[in-house]
Parts: sequence; C-alpha cells; structure tokens
Amino acid sequence: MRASMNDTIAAISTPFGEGAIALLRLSGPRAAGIAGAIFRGKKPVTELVPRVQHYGAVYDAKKRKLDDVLLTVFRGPHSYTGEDVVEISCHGGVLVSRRILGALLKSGARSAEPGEFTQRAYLHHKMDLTQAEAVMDLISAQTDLAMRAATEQLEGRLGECIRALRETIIELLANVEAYIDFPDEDIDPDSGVDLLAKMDAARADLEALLATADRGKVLREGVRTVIYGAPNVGKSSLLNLLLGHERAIVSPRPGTTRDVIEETINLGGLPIRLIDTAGVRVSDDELEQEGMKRTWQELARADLALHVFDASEPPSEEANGTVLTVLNKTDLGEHPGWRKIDAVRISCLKNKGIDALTKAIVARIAGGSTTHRDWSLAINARHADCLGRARGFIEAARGALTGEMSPEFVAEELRGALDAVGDVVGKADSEEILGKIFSTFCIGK
Ligand SMILES: Nc1nc2c(c(=O)[nH]1)N(C=O)[C@@H](CNc1ccc(C(=O)N[C@@H](CCC(=O)O)C(=O)O)cc1)CN2
Ligand SMILES: Nc1nc2c(ncn2[C@@H]2O[C@H](COP(=O)(O)OP(=O)(O)OP(=O)(O)O)[C@@H](O)[C@H]2O)c(=O)[nH]1
Ligand SMILES: [Mg+2]
Repeated sequence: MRASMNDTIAAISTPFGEGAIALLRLSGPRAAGIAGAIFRGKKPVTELVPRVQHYGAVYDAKKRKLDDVLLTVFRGPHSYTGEDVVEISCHGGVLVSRRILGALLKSGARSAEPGEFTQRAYLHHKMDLTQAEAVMDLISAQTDLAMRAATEQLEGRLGECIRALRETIIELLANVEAYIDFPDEDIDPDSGVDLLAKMDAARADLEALLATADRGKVLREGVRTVIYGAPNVGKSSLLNLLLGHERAIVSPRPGTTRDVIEETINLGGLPIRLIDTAGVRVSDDELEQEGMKRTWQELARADLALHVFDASEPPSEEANGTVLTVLNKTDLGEHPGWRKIDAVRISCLKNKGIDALTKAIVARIAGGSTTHRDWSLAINARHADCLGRARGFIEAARGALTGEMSPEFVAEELRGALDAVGDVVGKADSEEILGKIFSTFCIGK
C-alpha cells in the first residue's frame, strides 16, 4: 500500500555520484512550508514568484549552512505532479545533496518511493498510464528509435489511439443498448449487419495495435542475439568486431570462452544484446562442460541465434529457420561443401562482410524496417495483455450477435471490451497494477 497522498514527498532526482549540479524535488501540500524551513533568500519561500529560480542558501537544523542553491516553486496544479512542488538545485556531490535531503526529511517531508512523483502526476490527471510508462521508457532508452517511440508515447499518441478505440466501442454499446430499452425488439437484420461491421473495425484496430507488441519488446528489452558454434570458429572475434573493442579474450586455443559475455550494440536504432558463448563440442573438461551448459541456456532464451562456422572446415550441421548461419574465416578459403549453403560470409580477421551481416540481422527483426515511422507506436507487455483481453470480449460480442442472442449479452461483452481497453490508459485503477508499474521507476522520478 502506498502511503498517503497528503504526505509531502522528497527525493534527490539526479543520479547518485559526483556531478556539477544535483536536483532535489519536493511535492505535496507542505512543499513550500518545508522548503521554507531550511531555505533563506530575499523572500520567504511562500512568497516567491512561481516557476522562476531564486538564489539563496539552505541550512540544517543547527543553523549550519549546507550549500548555496537555486530554488523554484511550482504551485499546483501547474507542476509536474499537479501538486505544490519545490525544486532545489545544489552543488552536485553525494554528501551535499544527501544532507539537504536529510534536512527536508527532518522538517517534515517523507522519502519518495520509486516513481512516486510520476504516480502523483498520474493520479492528478496530468498524464495517463501510457504516458507515465513512457517517462520510464524514455529514461531507459538506449537507441534513437527507442527514444523516439518513448517521446511519442509521452506526447500521448498511444493514449489517443486508445481513446479513439473506446469511442468506437461506446458507440457500438449505445447502438446495442438502444434495443435493451425496448424489451420486445430483437436486433433487426440490417442493424445487425451494421453492428457486425463496426465490431470488425474495432477488432482490426485492436489487431493493428497488438501487432506493435513485438516492436515494443525489441525497443524496451533489446534483441537477445546469441553467438554460438564450435570452439575456435571466431565467435568472440565477431563479438569484439561488432562491439568495436576487445571485450572478450580471443585465442587460437579452442575452448577459450567459458563465461557468457553480454554487450549491447545499436544496429540502425535497434538495441541488440550480443551474447558470446562457450564453444560447443564433446569434452571431459568440467569447466568447459559448465560453459556449454550456459550456452544451451542462452540459446533457449534467444530471440535470434548466430551460428558461426569455420569456412575452411567442411559443413557439419544444418542450419534451421530461427538461426542465421555465419561463415567466418573466409580469408582461409571456403571448403567446397559450403557452396550450396545459404550463409552470411565474413572474415573477422580481414573485417569483411560485416555490413552484410548487420543487414541480415536487422532483416530478421520485427519486419526488418528501421524507419522511425514503423517504430513510433510500440506497445508494452501490459498494453498487449489489456488489448488481448479486449479482443476476446469483442470476439465474444460478435459471437453473441451472430448467434442471435439477446442484446443484453452483446452489451455485456462490449462493456468487458471497453473496460479492458480503458485499462491501457488507466481507467480502472488498482493499487496492485499501479504498484507494479511505478516500482520499476527510479527514486525521484
Ligand atoms: N527541473 C526539472 N526538469 C525536468 C522535469 C522536472 O520535473 N523538473 N521533468 C520531469 O519529468 C521533465 C519536464 N516535465 C515537466 C512537465 C510539466 C511541468 C509543469 O510545470 N507543468 C505545468 C505547467 C505547464 C506549462 O507551463 O505549460 C502544468 O502542467 O500545469 C514541469 C516539468 C524534464 N525536466
Ligand atoms: N584466419 C582467420 N582467423 C580468425 C578469424 N576470426 C577469428 N580468427 C582466429 O581464430 C581463433 C579463435 O578465435 P576466437 O574468436 O577466440 O574463437 P571462439 O569461437 O570465440 O573460440 P572459443 O571461445 O574457444 O569457443 C583466434 O586465433 C582468432 O584470431 C578470421 O576471420 N580469419
Ligand atoms: Mg570465444
């Protein structure tokens, strides 16, 4: 359970560590009073012009000066959270900001929980749930495409799609409910055809949104790309080459890599999580066996697998559909057995074929496009869950209608769909869901 909204919360909103400046935020009914207890400037905090920075100093309970600061007052509802907010920028430094936070807590503020500022913004209707989620997506975005998608969602683009969809369903519901008001009437065939067409349109909109879930996963979690194959074929060399620095140990001795090595790279805006693994072969060595066990575990969780082979050796295994076959060491000449095999041919030693390889990787990810337009709408797993439920209700409503059931049944299913769609933007509040969303945020956001 979240603590009361009447509390005034405080947190350091900038990352832990040394920096030029650090920012503290206070939000809640007593924000100005609490800040006033530790701040001395030209005027009392309660009399400061809002949204303008004011110079002054902050003091601890023993009247010892802590720092020179700039302080800004926001009066609710004209603030990020919609409540009274005070921001204090102090000298960046672990101790300075922590002491100021301590002074604020002593004066009556409570430490903010992760995401609590943004949760309050949501609860005060400054943003919907998709926008609150976008705040965190934006903070954790690793590539340009991910950042753009988060920005569009923060601007309310997904929220607008959801509201349009709700309108369609509300209209449908109104049409159906009109029949309920006249108990003797069944839905006449003409209206039935019309309702069916509207339901199919709603379902198509749902499908279109649901189809962006794969992209959402790619942008938010990256593509788990496992590099695997026999020992010594050049897996670690490939990781290093794609990464641009010598991250993994490379040696002519087979069985060099034991631990799983993971690094993220950016291919055309797509976050690719490259995972280098221990070479797979029959071995009595316990350490090597443990390494291989981890290789299999990684493969089981992979979104994409790059099976690397040595071009100078004869082909051993067949590549299957989820695997991209990479033929390395082409500088040593290609064994004739490879001639008819579809593979990306590279040489890590000569830095050849890498462009073709990165293109082949991108082509296998969520439709292969890297244009902003195709990636700007990308729902997350929670949205997909809500929309999937909504689709189920729409299908049930359709079934009730075509099965000539009474209008009440159709209406009941449509109300289910409406609620499920509404959950995406947060129509049906539940402590549990909010807790789950905001607990993944950083403190001070
Ligand atoms: N110093 C600081 N920088 C920040 C934030 C912040 O809270 N503080 N933000 C936090 O994430 C982001 C900016 N988001 C914000 C959103 C709304 C308002 C705000 O005061 N809104 C008022 C007034 C709007 C207006 O003047 O048009 C409002 O909505 O009524 C402030 C910051 C990024 N930078
Ligand atoms: N000729 C040639 N040698 C290469 C090429 N790529 C890698 N090598 C060499 O092959 C050897 C093995 O490379 P690694 O990258 O360590 O191979 P690995 O697949 O990671 O090996 P394990 O970790 O033991 O499974 C090293 O001596 C590399 O320099 C290439 O394109 N051409
Ligand atoms: Mg290796």
